[in-house]
Amino acid sequence: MLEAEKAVQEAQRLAQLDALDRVMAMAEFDTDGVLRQANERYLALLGYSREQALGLPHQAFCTDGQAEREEYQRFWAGLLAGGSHSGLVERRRRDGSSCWLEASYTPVFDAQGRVQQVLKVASDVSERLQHEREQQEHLRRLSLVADASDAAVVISDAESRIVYVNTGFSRMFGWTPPEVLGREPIALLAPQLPQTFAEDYRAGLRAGRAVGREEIVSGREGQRYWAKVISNPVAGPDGAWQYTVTLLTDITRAKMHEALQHRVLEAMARERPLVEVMELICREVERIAPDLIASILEVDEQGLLHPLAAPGLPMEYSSKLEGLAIGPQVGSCGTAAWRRESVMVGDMDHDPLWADYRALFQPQGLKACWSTPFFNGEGRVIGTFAFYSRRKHSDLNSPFHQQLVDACTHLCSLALERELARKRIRQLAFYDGLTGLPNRSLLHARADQAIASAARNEEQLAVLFLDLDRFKQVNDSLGHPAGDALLREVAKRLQHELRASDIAGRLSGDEFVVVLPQCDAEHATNTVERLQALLAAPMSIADTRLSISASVGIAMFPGDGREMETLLQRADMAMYQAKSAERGSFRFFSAEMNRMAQERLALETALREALAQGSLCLHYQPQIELATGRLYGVEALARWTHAALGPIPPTRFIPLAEECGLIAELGRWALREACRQLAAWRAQGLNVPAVSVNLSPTAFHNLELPNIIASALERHALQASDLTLEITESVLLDTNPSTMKTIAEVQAQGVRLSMDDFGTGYSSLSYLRRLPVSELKLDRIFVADLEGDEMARALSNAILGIGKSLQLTVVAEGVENEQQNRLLREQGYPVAQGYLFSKPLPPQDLEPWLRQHLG
Ligand SMILES: Nc1nc2c(ncn2[C@@H]2O[C@@H]3COP(=O)(O)O[C@H]4[C@@H](O)[C@H](n5cnc6c(=O)[nH]c(N)nc65)O[C@@H]4COP(=O)(O)O[C@H]3[C@H]2O)c(=O)[nH]1
Repeated sequence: MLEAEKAVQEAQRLAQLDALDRVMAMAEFDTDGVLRQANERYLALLGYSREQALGLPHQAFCTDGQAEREEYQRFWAGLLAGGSHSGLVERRRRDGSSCWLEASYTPVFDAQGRVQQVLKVASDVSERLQHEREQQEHLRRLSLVADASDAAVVISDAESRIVYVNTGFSRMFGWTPPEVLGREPIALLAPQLPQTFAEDYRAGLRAGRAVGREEIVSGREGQRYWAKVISNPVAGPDGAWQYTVTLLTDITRAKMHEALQHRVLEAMARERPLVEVMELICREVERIAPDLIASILEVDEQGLLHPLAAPGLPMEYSSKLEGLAIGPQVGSCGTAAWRRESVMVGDMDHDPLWADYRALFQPQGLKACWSTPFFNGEGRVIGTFAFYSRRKHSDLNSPFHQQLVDACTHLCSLALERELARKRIRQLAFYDGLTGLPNRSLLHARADQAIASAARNEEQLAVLFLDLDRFKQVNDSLGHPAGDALLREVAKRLQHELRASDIAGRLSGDEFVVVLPQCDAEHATNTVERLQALLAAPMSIADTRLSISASVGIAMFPGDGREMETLLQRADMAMYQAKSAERGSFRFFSAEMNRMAQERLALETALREALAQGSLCLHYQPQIELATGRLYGVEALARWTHAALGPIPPTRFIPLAEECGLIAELGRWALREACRQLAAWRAQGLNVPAVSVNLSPTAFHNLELPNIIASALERHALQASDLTLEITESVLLDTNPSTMKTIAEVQAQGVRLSMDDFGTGYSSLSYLRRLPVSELKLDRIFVADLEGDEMARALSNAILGIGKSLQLTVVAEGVENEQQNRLLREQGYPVAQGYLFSKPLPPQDLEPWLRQHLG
């Protein structure tokens, strides 16, 4: 290395030492601890001149008693043994004051490795320490205040790290101070809040403002509170933001009061419907506790559950609970209502209380449920309030939840009791206490509505006035309680028979009124007849079998009046006429209607007699195989000749038989008679291949029909294939559950089914898949138009196509002329019937025809 370079390096070293010399205090002690060297800074730090300091023992710089301590002895012994020491030391200045040094003591060795001297390098940290002490003191004083507070207090530093929590905090949230020191308060207590919230919060504090809000916070075990949170920034001595003191006060109760009670009571005050109020409660609860689903059920006097609200659960869940009876093992709610106390189920999958309802709650992912019953003023359980959770839970009944439940059950019982009271008031005001039917005022109100609607839609409406015959006698002979029981039974029977849109009411005593909307005179007659028959059925009152009759007056809207008052008055007058003519009868107010009704009644009686006396008969119309001209079968058609009125067409007496309940009997008669006739012809050597009998849908209600058919066939030694039953598409409208079953059984017997009037009813043909028919009858309206109407030809062709593709025989009805016959033949129709071949004829008249054609 060049001399010049060395000189430069030396100069640099000296410059560094010089710099060190200026910033650090440095001193050299010999092995006896005597100060041998010290720089200016050292001397200045301790307040000595060089002359005063050099030669002083190290102990001279120690504070009182320091040098005598064992610790000090160890310190020097360590240095002399060759160890170094660094750390914070307190030293005494010449004027007796103390100072704090960040110092390092390093032994310097001679060539033999012995400690020759101790080098000390130090800097003065008194000021910093003083500052820190002041801060500690500041914090201590803050915490003294905080500890005295009942509320939870959190002190965090400027980095938002917790530096202190008071005992109130531990009490409320369950954490001990060491568990939370260094954590961020917002992330710890309200982890649900977004990061941006914490940033905004801090921005407020940084600006020197107190920040406050109401928030849901949770503790160590997940317990939740609604807390009022107020944070105050506290500045240090330098004026900068140093701490944040946050005060958290539990306002759960007040908040629930505000959030729940306030809104719910307001809704109730505004007369919102019960279900809406209950849904509001549930939704508020779910807002307060977002991981819960609330549900409210009503428990009626019979102990049956009725869902009122559970907006967080699918409809089908609630609807499946409808009508469920409470009991010792009916989920959480049914059991809570049964036990009259809260039921907490933390694991619905395994709890025996839910064993029977797994299929119900599992698809919803529900895991825990806590249900609490609520009561009315008399102590009856009127409902349950429940929380569901999609997590297994053992603490759904924490104090927070308990407070929620307390608030909710209170509100629920208030709302429900109010509703029940209102219902009772309505019931008393508008319903007859004895029968439960609408009283005069409600009857009038509803009737007015029905009349207004009838007027709008230009429909008719009937008002029936019913008065029980000899009611007074029942009352007098059996006593009033028996009379009451009779009236109740009458009301029950009336309600049973009426449509949902009909209105029944009790005016007074034994007077009942029925309003039938959308009803013409014929429908009114039918209804009255049914009601009279129903009331006449024997009833058991006070251990006595009674049969009661009612006289009925009928007034029609709009013919007899346009207002309820008028209609009622006229129906009443008509009732008096009925009663004075014959008890148990009915009368219309209008003479014309009376005449028609009486005629109909007379016709009905005559038909009943004709059936009973066997004065109905069957005519037969041949059905021809078009390709060969051979007989395919005959259709039996009922005929009735009234002694005075002459022949009555089936289009009149068949519907009458339907209405007055004679149709089933008529069907049975036709079946037996047709079988008898077929067998008679065969016995005469007339080989008629088969007979078709028309049966109305009502005939299939009778589950005995297959047996009736079997016995008719057997009696005349016929095969099932000798018989065809003609049914109409209206059988599809029949809602009686037996109908389809009976049809299937009849078909299984081997009896053929034919679809009559095909093409005039449903536009959907899909029913052909459901009905096991083997024959279609093309309605005669298509045949009538065949010649002139291309569309009719296309339709008859299409119907034939349908029949062929389903392998059904298609029979064309109403063939009246050659041209129609030719067209049908050309289209490929296999069978036809109509006046062209023969009118329906009585058996004796058909026989020559048969002889001629069968030959
Ligand atoms: N214009 C015209 N008409 C023809 C011709 N060929 C036959 N007809 C008539 O067409 C009707 C065919 O019977 P439906 O469609 O079953 O219609 C029947 C059937 O639905 C019903 N009916 C008749 N007898 C009975 C029965 O014993 N029981 C049931 N439930 N209904 C029956 O009464 C309806 C009417 O019977 P009917 O008056 O006997 O009328 C019969 C028959 O006389 C023709 O070439 N031209």
